[in-house]
Amino acid sequence: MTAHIIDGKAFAANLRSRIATQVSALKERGITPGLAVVLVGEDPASQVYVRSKGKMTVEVGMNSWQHKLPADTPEADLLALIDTLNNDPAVNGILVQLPLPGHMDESAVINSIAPEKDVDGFTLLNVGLLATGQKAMVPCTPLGCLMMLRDHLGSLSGKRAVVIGRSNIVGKPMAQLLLRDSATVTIAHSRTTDLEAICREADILVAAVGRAHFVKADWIKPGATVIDVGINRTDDGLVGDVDYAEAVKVAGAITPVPGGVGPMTIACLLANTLTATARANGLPDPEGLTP
Ligand SMILES: NC(=O)C1=CN([C@@H]2O[C@H](COP(=O)(O)OP(=O)(O)OC[C@H]3O[C@@H](n4cnc5c(N)ncnc54)[C@H](OP(=O)(O)O)[C@@H]3O)[C@@H](O)[C@H]2O)C=CC1
Ligand SMILES: Nc1nc(=O)c2c([nH]1)NC[C@@H]1CN(c3ccc(C(=O)N[C@@H](CCC(=O)O)C(=O)O)cc3)C=[N+]21
Repeated sequence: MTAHIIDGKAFAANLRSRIATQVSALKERGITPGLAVVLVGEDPASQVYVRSKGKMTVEVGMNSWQHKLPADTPEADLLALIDTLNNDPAVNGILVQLPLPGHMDESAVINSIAPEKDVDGFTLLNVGLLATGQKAMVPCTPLGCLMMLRDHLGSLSGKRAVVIGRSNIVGKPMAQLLLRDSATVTIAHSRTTDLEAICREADILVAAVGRAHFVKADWIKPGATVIDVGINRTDDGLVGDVDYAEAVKVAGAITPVPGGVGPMTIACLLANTLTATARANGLPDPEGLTP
C-alpha cells in the first residue's frame, strides 16, 4: 500500500480557475481586484516567489503591482509606500514579502498594512479575529493546507492533529484553523520532548520545520494524512520536511514537495485578494474561498 498523493498543483490550478470565473463576474460590474507585492532586497528565492505570484495574479484577471526596493531602504520609506498602497482604492491586497532585512522592525511594518488589505493575515487584528473565531483574513499557507485536508478527509472533527512548528506565519495559524474545525490539536516545536511518540498519535500531521527529511516514516501513524509545508533546497533539489520516499509507504495520504502546499499558498493569496475585494465593495464573501 502506498499513500494517496494529494496533488496540490492540480488542486491549486482548479482553485485559480474558480477564482478567475469570479474575477470575470466582478469585472462585469466594473470592479477589478488588485494585488500589490512588496519585495525588499534581492533574495533569489523571494524573487522567484514574487515573480510566480505576479504571473498568476495576472492569469486570473487581477491587476498586479510589484514594488522592488533595495535591501538598504530606510524603514520610513517602506512605511510610506505601504501608506500609499493603503490609501489607493485600486489596491485590494498588500503583501510584504518576508523575511525583511535585519534593520527593519518586521511587526511594525506588517502592522502598518490596513487589516482589510492584509491578504497574508499577519496583522494583529487578523490574528486576533482568527484566534477568537471571527471573520478574518486567514494566512495563505495554513488556508491551503486546510482546504486540502477537508477535501481529502471531509470532517476534521475529533481527529488528532499534530503541527510541528509554532511560527506566526505557518504553525500557529494552522493550529487555529484545525482547532476551529474541532480537531484535537497539539503544537510541537524545538523544545518538545518525545516528539516522535507525539507524532505517532496523529491522524493529521503537519510539518512546518524547515529541515530536510526531518519527519521519519516510523513517526507516522499508518494511514495518517501528512501535510509537508517545508521548502528546503538541497543538493538533490527542492525537498520538504518529511522523508517522503519512506513516508509514502506508511501514510494514508501525503502532499509532495514540490507540487503540494506551495502552489496552494499562491492560489490562496489570490483567493484572499478576491475576498478582500468583495468585502471592500460590500459584497458577500466569494463561495468556497474562506474557512
Ligand atoms: N510551502 C509554502 O507555501 C511555505 C513553506 N514554508 C516553509 O515551511 C518551513 C517552516 O517555515 P516557518 O514556519 O516560516 O519557519 P520558522 O523557522 O519560523 O519555524 C520553524 C519551526 O520549527 C520548529 N523546529 C525547529 N527545529 C525543530 C526540531 N528539531 N524539533 C521540533 N521543532 C523544530 C521551530 O521551533 P522553535 O519555535 O522552538 O524554534 C519553529 O517553531 C520552512 O521550510 C519554510 O520554507 C513557509 C511558508 C510557506
Ligand atoms: N509575506 C509573505 N507571505 C508568504 O506567503 C511568504 C513569504 N512572505 N515569504 C516566504 C514564504 C514561502 N512561500 C512560498 C510560496 C510558494 C511556494 C511554491 O510555490 N513552491 C513550489 C516550488 C517553487 C520552487 O521551485 O521554488 C512548490 O512547492 O511546488 C513556496 C513557498 C510564501 N511565503
